[in-house]
This record gives sequence, C-alpha cells and structure tokens, in this order.
Amino acid sequence: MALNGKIAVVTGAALGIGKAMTEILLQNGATVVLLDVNEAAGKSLKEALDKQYGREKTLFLNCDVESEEHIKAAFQKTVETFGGIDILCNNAGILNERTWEKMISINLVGAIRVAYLALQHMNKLAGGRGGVIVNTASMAGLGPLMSCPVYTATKHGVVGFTRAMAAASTASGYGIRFNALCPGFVQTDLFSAIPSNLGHYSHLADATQQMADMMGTLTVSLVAECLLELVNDETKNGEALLVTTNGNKYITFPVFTLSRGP
Ligand SMILES: NC(=O)C1=CN([C@@H]2O[C@H](COP(=O)(O)OP(=O)(O)OC[C@H]3O[C@@H](n4cnc5c(N)ncnc54)[C@H](O)[C@@H]3O)[C@@H](O)[C@H]2O)C=CC1
Ligand SMILES: CC/C=C\C[C@H](O)C(=O)/C=C/C=C/C=C\C=C\[C@@H](O)C/C=C\CCC(=O)O
Repeated sequence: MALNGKIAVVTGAALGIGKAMTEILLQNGATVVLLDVNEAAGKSLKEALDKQYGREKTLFLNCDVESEEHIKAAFQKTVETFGGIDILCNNAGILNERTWEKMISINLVGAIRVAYLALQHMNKLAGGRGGVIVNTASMAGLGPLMSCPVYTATKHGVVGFTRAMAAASTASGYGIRFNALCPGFVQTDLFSAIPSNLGHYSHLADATQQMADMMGTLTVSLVAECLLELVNDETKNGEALLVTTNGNKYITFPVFTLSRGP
C-alpha cells in the first residue's frame, strides 16, 4: 500500500475528523501516532485499532497542543519508537467564541507550535527525511463566518501560515510539503456543539444552522479522503483544498508581483 513504512502523527486523533484521518492512514499502510488531550477517547480508539491493525501499528500519547513540553515529548517518543516522522496531520482544534483566547491558543498557536516542533524531526536540513504536513484549516479559513469571527481568524491564520511555510520550505530545501485542508460543515462533536459555543454571537446560531442546512454537512470519511489526496500527491505544496458537499476545489489566491512604484 502507498503508505507502507510511513510514520504519521495525527493531532486531535481521538475523535471526529482526526479519528477518520487516523483510520484512512492505517488503511493505506501507515503507522500512526495518535495525539490527543482526551485520554479516555484516545485509549478507547487505540484499543479498537489494536484489534483491527495490531498493537504495533499505532501509539496513543496524551498530548495537549497548548503544551510545548507535551509535544516535544510526543515527537521524541515517536522518533525513538518508529525511527522518524513522514506525515503530520495538524488537526486538533476547537470552536468556542466564549473562550476565544484559548481557541487562538489551540487552533493557531498550537498548530504553529506542532508544525515547528515537527520540523525539528522532519526537516532534511536537520537530518530528517522530509515529508508532508497537512494543517486542518476550514472553509472559515477562506471566507468569513459572521457567527464565529475569532474562529474565522484562527483558520485564516492557519491557511496563511501553511502557504508561507510551503514557500519557505521550497526556498530553504526542507523537503517538506505544507498544505491546508478546508472543509465546510462536518458532522462531528465540534459541529454539534456550535449553538452553545457562539458566545456574543449566539443570536446568529439560527443563521448558521440555515447555512449548514443549505450547504449540507460532510462526513468525516469524505474529509479523510481529501487528506489522503494531499498526502499522496507530491505535486501539492502550498495548496488550500476546499471540501464541500458540492465537490472540492483547490483555491486560487491573488498573486502580488513585486514591482517598483510609478
Ligand atoms: N466539524 C467541522 O464542521 C469542521 C471542523 N474543522 C476543523 O477540524 C479539526 C477537527 O475538528 P472536529 O473533528 O470537527 O472536532 P472534534 O471536537 O470532533 O474533535 C477534535 C479533537 O481534537 C482534540 N483536541 C481539542 N483540543 C486539543 C488540544 N488542545 N490538544 C490536543 N487535542 C485536542 C479533541 O479532544 C478531539 O478529539 C479542527 O481543527 C476544526 O477546527 C474544519 C472544518 C469543519
Ligand atoms: C459555524 C462554524 C461551523 C463549523 C466549523 C467549520 O470549521 C466551519 O467553519 C465551517 C464553515 C462553513 C462555512 C460555510 C459557508 C461560508 C461562506 C463564506 O464565509 C465564504 C467562505 C468561503 C468561500 C470559499 C470560496 O468558495 O472561494
């Protein structure tokens, strides 16, 4: 299988989209390290996956992406156990406008911290073997969601970080591709909890639900298939893949040519 011998790390792996990412990576032959702050859910998933794929194909580590210490230890354990990291699914995230500073700390600062610490092991200039980092952004990383402006900001940040790191990696010779996955509404616990997590914008919950009703909700397995596309297609670097129930598209962004003023 395409990912035989590859070592993947998934953050937020215990539930939702991260769980589906873990499963499709295993189905395609990868060994997967599951990182999540929800220890009960992570251990439960590991137990189920052991039965299906064997104990040696996965490792669950309790890891909070807000903690540099946790992430460093998780990546160290990964490299000690499996010899390296080839694929990072930088997926952990929350949606809660009431605790917006924490949401920034997890969705944006956490994603950057995880990517930077993974670079220390993946970067060819640092003895790594290169690979691919897929950051889970969102459709809200491409356009505004009025009911969750800070969530929108975090996801716009993830898209921008991804595209800039893709260019930096190419220019520097890291040997790592960076791509952003931008799903619309996906049926997960995060999505189900939205009405109670809009804070100042709770009065806009109905409008958001109407948008979701109109656009439809995606399954986690469909999102995971798009992850696999970004992992397997070595031509993809610096891409933002929009995933909707009406199909998927690679977003075209404005190009600013550097030219002197008049
Ligand atoms: N559900 C949706 O409609 C969409 C979700 N997304 C993004 O997809 C990613 C996954 O979301 P879902 O699967 O929907 O959510 P979920 O709530 O179902 O699963 C998120 C997982 O991340 C873990 N997590 C949360 N904070 C963490 C932390 N500090 N450290 C480590 N793990 C942590 C949770 O324990 C959970 O297992 C998020 O980044 C989210 O913003 C993007 C587009 C659509
Ligand atoms: C309320 C948030 C619900 C779920 C979280 C998930 O991450 C998410 O943000 C889902 C977003 C769905 C957005 C749906 C419509 C957005 C419309 C506009 O903001 C335009 C957005 C993108 C346009 C991209 C493009 O077509 O070029």
